[in-house]
Amino acid sequence: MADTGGGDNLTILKLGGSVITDKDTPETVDDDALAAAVAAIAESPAIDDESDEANLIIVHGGGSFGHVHASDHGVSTTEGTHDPAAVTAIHGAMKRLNSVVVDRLQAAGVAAVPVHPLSAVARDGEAAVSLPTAAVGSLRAEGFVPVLHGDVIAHAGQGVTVISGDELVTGLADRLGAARVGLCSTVPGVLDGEGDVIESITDFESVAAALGDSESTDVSGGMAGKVEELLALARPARIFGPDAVGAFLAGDAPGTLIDGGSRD
Ligand SMILES: Nc1ncnc2c1ncn2[C@@H]1O[C@H](COP(=O)(O)OP(=O)(O)OP(=O)(O)O)[C@@H](O)[C@H]1O
Ligand SMILES: C=C(C)CCOP(=O)(O)O
Repeated sequence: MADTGGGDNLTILKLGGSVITDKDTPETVDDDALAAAVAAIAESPAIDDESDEANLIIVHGGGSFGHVHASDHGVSTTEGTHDPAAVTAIHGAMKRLNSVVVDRLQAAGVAAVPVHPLSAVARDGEAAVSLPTAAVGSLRAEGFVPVLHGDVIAHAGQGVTVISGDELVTGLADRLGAARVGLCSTVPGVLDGEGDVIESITDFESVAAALGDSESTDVSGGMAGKVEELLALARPARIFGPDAVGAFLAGDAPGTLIDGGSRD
């Protein structure tokens, strides 16, 4: 069954860093996993449609690139740094991963272009994110598929902190009115205490006991952070596994539905 959340035809897809990188080896791409995701994207209706406007925005996470450097420098979504070398180490790693993702997408015929959050996104003193969308919106209108990534961003009073790909997904979905929002992670969905995929989540408390951190180095909250972020989104979203990217982009409803119901 397909699910839609209003807005136009825009789909926002996050490729989890744990999916597209080898979590055990710093700065290593998981070539097979990335190739499978890229093939699913390249063959999807979101790419192969008749509109001049791109109907897809891709965001990817940090995996063994950003998280390893962020952890080394003690930086997270809440702990900041004023060390410029930490900024370039974390941001540089994310740019290297982003350029691999963009290159592979382009090689598969997707009009992917890089968008780096450090240059435009910021948190204020209350950690509220300002996320200008003019560049992403105009790139889309011109037929490009913007590819953003978790990054470090300016944070008033803290230097820089990490912004996760999940926060970028929800920020863009809110501001651009995405019809469909999907997070591809290493698991087939959010799992309950028995290891079964939970069909739908509408509040945090009822699943909190089953939610843990990532198994890999992670500075942005693992599955618990992901679910909290998506529950606050004013539209439904899905978490699913690497095998379901094609199905999600084709309009199916794989994995776990997260719907906090907070509509405007
Ligand atoms: N209840 C749960 N259901 C599913 N996964 C869970 C659960 N609790 C903890 N996890 C862990 O959370 C991980 C997903 O979070 P993670 O932050 O690694 O996601 P990601 O978005 O794929 O990666 P990245 O943060 O690098 O982008 C899963 O691989 C799993 O190890
Ligand atoms: C660690 C960095 C810089 C990016 C974090 O993004 P995420 O993997 O989506 O949580």
